[in-house]
Amino acid sequence: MAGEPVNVNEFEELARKVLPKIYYDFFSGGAEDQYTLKENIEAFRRITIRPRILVDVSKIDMSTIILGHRTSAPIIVAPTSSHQLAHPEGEVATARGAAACNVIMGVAFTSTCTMEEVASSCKAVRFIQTFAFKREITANMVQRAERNGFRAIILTVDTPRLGRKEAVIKNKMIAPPFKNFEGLISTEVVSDKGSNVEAYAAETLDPSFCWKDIAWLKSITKLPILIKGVLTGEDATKAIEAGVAGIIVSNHGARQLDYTPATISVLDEVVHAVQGKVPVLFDGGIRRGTDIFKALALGAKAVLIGRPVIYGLAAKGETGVKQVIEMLKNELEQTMALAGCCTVDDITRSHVFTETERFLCRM
Ligand SMILES: Cc1cc2nc3c(=O)[nH]c(=O)nc-3n(C[C@H](O)[C@H](O)[C@H](O)COP(=O)(O)O)c2cc1C
Ligand SMILES: CC(C)CC(=O)C(=O)O
Repeated sequence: MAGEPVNVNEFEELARKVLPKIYYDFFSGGAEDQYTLKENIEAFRRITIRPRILVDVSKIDMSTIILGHRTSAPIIVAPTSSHQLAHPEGEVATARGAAACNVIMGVAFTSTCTMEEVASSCKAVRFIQTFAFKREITANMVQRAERNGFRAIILTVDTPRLGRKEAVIKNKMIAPPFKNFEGLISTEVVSDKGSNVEAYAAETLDPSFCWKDIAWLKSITKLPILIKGVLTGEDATKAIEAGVAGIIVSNHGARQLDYTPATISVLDEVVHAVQGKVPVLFDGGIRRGTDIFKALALGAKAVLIGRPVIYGLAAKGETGVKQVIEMLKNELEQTMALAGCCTVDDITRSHVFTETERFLCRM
């Protein structure tokens, strides 16, 4: 690639060049056969856009409100772990990039900077992401999130145990110290199996955590809870019954259960089950502004961006994060103008044509 990157896929190329192979494999990889990893991207290609013509598009407003927070665009930085493996400034640089673009920053509890370091680094609206950890870890996280001005808890529920990322296993990758666990567990967890990421998971996760335990989490915090990892209408209904403030349709960037469907292909089902009762957010495979447009048309309130942000961070630190988010914003703005949508609320279900609809047309 010659010159500056012109899209987020070119940022991936830059990241691949600067990162040690073992870290690039960790960031880019998915579980087992990586069927879902490919599908998350491919399924977007099978959805087409139905534009409307002769609309006054001289002004485009991408701003939106997510859990009461106004942001410049329906984009959230997905919580992803280990940012210092991409860049020495880690999550602090990512959060500053998000703040510069006025989008929400999702901070993983398995970050390499502490929650406190990220909180004091910038004014980004921040959500903290947690797994179904053992209760003492969750209680500690909640107290620190509230003390440090985090605005919501993202509870990731697709990880009762770790997915098998075979490249990570083969490379015997050693996880960086996850500093948020300091004082809670040994941050020097080692494993004779080679990769200590699994040893971390075994020491921290509570695989018995289930629907009733959401009531416990709600009882120890006033923060709204977003449930991340919903892939079916049935679970969306249960999540609403459990009292969550929002749902994130996600397959963990295809890093947990392989052969789950592409997230964009189940968004319709989840949105239908939710019936507007809580906001539905979406992640998995967003690489273009057109992808964001498609997710919004299918009913997402906003999208979370995972790997592209990490690639921006690896390539150029805070500036790279900012450039990746700005690129996606510019592409969304362009898509809205060419599709005849002046605001995000103008983007409707009838602005896209899905694979199922194409199939039904042929019958
Ligand atoms: C390197 C990496 C680390 C991740 N770490 C976490 C994590 O700690 N917690 C979590 O809920 N999701 C994690 N995810 C999943 C993301 O939050 C998100 O669901 C996914 O990356 C979206 O897909 P995309 O990368 O195609 O945008 C991780 C994803 C990647 C690529
Ligand atoms: C430390 C890991 C559990 C982070 C994660 O969720 C992932 O790598 O997909």
